[in-house]
Amino acid sequence: MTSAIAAIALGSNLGDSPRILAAAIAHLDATPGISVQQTSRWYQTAPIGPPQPDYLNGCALVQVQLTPHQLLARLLEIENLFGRIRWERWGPRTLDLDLLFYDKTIVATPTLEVPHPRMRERAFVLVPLAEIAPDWVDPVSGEAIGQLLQRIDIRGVQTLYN
Ligand SMILES: Nc1ncnc2c1ncn2[C@@H]1O[C@H](COP(=O)(O)OP(=O)(O)OP(=O)(O)O)[C@@H](O)[C@H]1O
Ligand SMILES: Nc1nc2c(c(=O)[nH]1)N=C(CO)CN2
Repeated sequence: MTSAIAAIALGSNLGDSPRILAAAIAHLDATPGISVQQTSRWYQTAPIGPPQPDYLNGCALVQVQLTPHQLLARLLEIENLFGRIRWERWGPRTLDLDLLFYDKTIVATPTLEVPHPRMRERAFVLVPLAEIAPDWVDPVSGEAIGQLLQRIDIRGVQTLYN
């Protein structure tokens, strides 16, 4: 299979979040068919959804020799390694891994949608993603990440680590 570039969003607001995000990156990179190319800084972000602790969020670019569904399956496996339990939609979690984009591919199936359908309005996704892929053009809206970022309110997203 030829390779593709994918972007992944990472989030954690339960447990030792800095350690959990670093370990998630290591697990991704150790996966056959996944090579981590770049990671953003980590950001402390105000929670969207029900009241819950602040999140630590960031993004990574990975080169993959996996299909989008294979990559999603690996993301779910890594989430489960950190004991993620789904209590409620948009509720707190030890580790959340979302597939944001996969080259310019559009996927619309019941179990996987790429680009991630809610990434365009999420400052906690677009701020770190703009650090590592500002010129990537969203195949759905036709807009670059840097342009999408200008439309949204980024208060509540603070750089934590350099
Ligand atoms: N691009 C994607 N990345 C990750 N999961 C996806 C994607 N598209 C669809 N899904 C599905 O969503 C499920 C995960 O839902 P989850 O409980 O993580 O939602 P959430 O993180 O609470 O909300 P959100 O999807 O808005 O971030 C996965 O099991 C997967 O089948
Ligand atoms: N700031 C922030 N808020 C969230 C996040 C997240 O990663 N960061 N993830 C959620 C689950 O989808 C719900 N709310």
